[in-house]
Amino acid sequence: MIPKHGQRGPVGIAGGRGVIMPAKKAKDIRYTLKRLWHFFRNEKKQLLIAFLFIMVSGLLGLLVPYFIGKAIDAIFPGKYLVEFQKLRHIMLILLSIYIVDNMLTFLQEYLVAGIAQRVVFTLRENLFQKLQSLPIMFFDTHTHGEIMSRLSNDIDNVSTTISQSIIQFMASSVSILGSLAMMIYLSPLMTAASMITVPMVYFLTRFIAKKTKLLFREQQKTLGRLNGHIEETIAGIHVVKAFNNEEKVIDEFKAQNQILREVGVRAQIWSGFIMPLMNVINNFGFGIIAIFGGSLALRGVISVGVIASFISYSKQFTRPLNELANTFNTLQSGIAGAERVFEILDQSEERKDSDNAIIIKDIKGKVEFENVSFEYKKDEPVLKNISFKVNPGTNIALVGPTGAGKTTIVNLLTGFYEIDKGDIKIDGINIKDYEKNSLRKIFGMVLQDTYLFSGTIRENIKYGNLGASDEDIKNAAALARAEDFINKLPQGYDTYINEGGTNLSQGQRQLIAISRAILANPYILILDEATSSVDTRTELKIQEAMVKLMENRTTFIIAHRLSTIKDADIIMVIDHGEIVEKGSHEELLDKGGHYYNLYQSQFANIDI
Ligand SMILES: Nc1ncnc2c1ncn2[C@@H]1O[C@H](COP(=O)(O)OP(=O)(O)OP(=O)(O)O)[C@@H](O)[C@H]1O
Repeated sequence: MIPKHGQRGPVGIAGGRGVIMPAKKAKDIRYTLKRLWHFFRNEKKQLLIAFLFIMVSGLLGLLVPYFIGKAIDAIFPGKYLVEFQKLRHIMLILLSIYIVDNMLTFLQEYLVAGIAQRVVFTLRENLFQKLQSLPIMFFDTHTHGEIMSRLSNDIDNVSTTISQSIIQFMASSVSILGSLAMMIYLSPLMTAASMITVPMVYFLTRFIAKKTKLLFREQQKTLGRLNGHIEETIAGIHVVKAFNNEEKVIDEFKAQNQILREVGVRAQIWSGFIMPLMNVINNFGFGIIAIFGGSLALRGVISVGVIASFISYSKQFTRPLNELANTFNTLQSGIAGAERVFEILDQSEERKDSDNAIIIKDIKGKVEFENVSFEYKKDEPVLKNISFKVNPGTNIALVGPTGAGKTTIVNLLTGFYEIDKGDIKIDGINIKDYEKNSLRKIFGMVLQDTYLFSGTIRENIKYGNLGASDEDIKNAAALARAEDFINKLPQGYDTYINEGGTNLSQGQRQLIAISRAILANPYILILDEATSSVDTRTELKIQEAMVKLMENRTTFIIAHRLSTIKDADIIMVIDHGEIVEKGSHEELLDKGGHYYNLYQSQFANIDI
């Protein structure tokens, strides 16, 4: 339910315009990990407790091979006799170790699951809040699916990585260091011999990690693109079907899905190499220990029990080493996710209010554009040096061919985008000097493609003024002539509207949007007249409601209906980003210029 461009409520004021760049250092793993660590700042105590549990559990694990060795020597003490008393004692110790170890394992997982969920909760919250503060330009340059992918898949990846990796890293470190100590204690000679495999593990892991890192990054990126395509197809499903373009979108989907499959397979194959290769190296290591240990035992330097303990320790040394190598893969995927999340967190936000920003309490509604120029893309000017003045309470109709720049004018006035050159003033004060939130509140908009959120009709109208009472909502709906159709619905104001208002007709959606604007009671009104036809009665209703709404308010109308245009106080004809004519209907007709031509081509045969 992300509010869309053009809605009241959390609309955006554009700040740092320009191309959206990835964070400068975002591709550096250490940098990403450091930033991720920042989200653990409130978890240090919990992490320490988890670490203590893991350490105790690791130490207990280290005792097991030692006692197993002792047990073997008790069965096989050289005299072919079993020392039952000693064996029973050792077994009891081992049983206690297993019980305590399992309890500790449960507690670790419980703690770490909590930590991971809290961290991801904060990350998700930061990301969503950040999205609200990003300029509209950001949403123009990223598909919704791509953004959703970062909020869902990427965050999920980070979550999985955190919950899996924390225990793994801590437990493995304890196990590696502890087993190494025990191996040295049991036999420094055999320890030295078994260390031959360590550099092999290290270089292999590095080599594979380099490969998988790139592949996981590519995988997340492709998934984002695929989600973008899915989102777009679902949002535009009516158009897809109406133009019989199912096959085209399926083909596009297949192409993206194919790329995702290929990248996914390559990432999995490379990460899958790790375990079998490690096994080969480990078995090679065990071979060395067996041969070397055997010859030492034959010479009576060590006992068979010591060899058994040593092999167990060596397993406890190499297993976590392998697991660490494997976790490194999960980590790569998590880091790729985190990088993409941070990329958004690093985007430049809308312009911040200055310290002495003016909070608007009451305004008259005078609007001035002074030499305003604007371009969405560099070197493609959309508005060129526009200047005009509108007195309070005036109705101004913007007319002109499609793509002329009419919507852009209102987008700049409401602060959706920041201007490149010139000044926009309201009541003689530059809009940049007003506090952003209070500036937004002075506008009310009724746009052609009204966006309604999933929720009841009541909630959708209330979006215009969250503090409004039920009675205010009903009064607004009555003024907007929306009451009749709402009352006819079985559940009236509690009727549930689908996302986008798809279960209402276009006229009904417009009437709700008008009710919303009436409830907001804005100082300045922006109306984008619907071009598509609704039935004549509804159109009349909408017309009446609009007139009611426009009374005594400065109103900008992107006008398409002749009646609106004729009744406007001023008509501004826009063409190629410039004001080419300005005046009343009669004045402009008399002039015989652009407006006259437009009138002749579009309205001359229409009777009002
Ligand atoms: N978000 C955007 N990014 C890049 N270019 C844009 C964007 N929005 C509009 N434009 C371009 O700016 C120009 C003016 O568009 P604008 O929407 O202001 O025209 P308009 O007069 O309102 O047209 P219409 O009557 O069809 O709504 C067009 O060439 C359009 O392609």
